Amino acid sequence: MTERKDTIFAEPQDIKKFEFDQKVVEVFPDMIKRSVPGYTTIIQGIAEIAQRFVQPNSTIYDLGCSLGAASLAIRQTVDRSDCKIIAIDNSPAMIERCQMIQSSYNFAMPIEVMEADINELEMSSASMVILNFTLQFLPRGHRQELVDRIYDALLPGGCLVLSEKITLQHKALDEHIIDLHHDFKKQNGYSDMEIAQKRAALENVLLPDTREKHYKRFANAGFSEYDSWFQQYNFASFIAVK
Ligand SMILES: Nc1ncnc2c1ncn2[C@@H]1O[C@H](C[S@+](CC[C@H]([NH3+])C(=O)[O-])CC(=O)[O-])[C@@H](O)[C@H]1O
Ligand SMILES: O=C(O)C(=O)Cc1ccccc1
Repeated sequence: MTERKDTIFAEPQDIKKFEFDQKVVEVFPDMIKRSVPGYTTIIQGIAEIAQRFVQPNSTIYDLGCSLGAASLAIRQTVDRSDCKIIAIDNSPAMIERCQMIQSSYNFAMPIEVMEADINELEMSSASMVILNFTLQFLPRGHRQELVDRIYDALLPGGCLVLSEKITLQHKALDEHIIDLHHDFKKQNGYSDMEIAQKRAALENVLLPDTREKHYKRFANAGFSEYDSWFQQYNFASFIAVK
């Protein structure tokens, strides 16, 4: 499939809150690569982490899978038919496209693509759970409960990979880092207007936490081993092991 360029915020518009609708689905691969520093590296890293952490006869959960980039990378890398991936998203448009993409590949590892709310999903026998830039879209009050349920669903030695846009604790430094992210977007061809309009659309939709808050949630859930394995500007990925 040819990749369509993201021009969603290119023209001046009344700003509505950001949604994962059909318009976003059409440009999503381009949007995420031009907006999230390290996205491709993180996807590749998740596949490498899977090679190390996936256990026999276990399940891998990709929560907020969008088009299933992380799932696809794992299926490409981990050649096992005794495990399965469950990929979940609550956007019908994302799930329809994800289904189409995943079914066009024939790997040993089976995948179930489901439209569902990750807050209501029952999970068990998990060797790996992926939240790749998803937790940031949940109301803050729902986040601890989800991390608790992930901990409970993990097998001993299983891991959670959590990637997030983060806020830095020190305000002045946080502002510099946000500017560096905006410079990254400019270098990738977004105009100042596109950056400003998308920022307004994401207000109260994408709610970043600090690294310290994420670490507290891991600890509260019962994880004793966690750290970051990737960061570029205010985009970080963490691993927590049960
Ligand atoms: N409650 C929810 N239940 C299920 N899905 C949800 C929920 N809330 C939001 N989503 C879904 O979480 C996804 C976040 S994008 C993930 C990228 C992907 N992980 C990737 O590796 O390419 C990140 C981004 O675009 O910055 C969207 O598809 C939402 O529909
Ligand atoms: O574009 C941004 O500023 C982001 O923070 C990342 C992003 C990427 C794709 C959809 C929503 C947010």
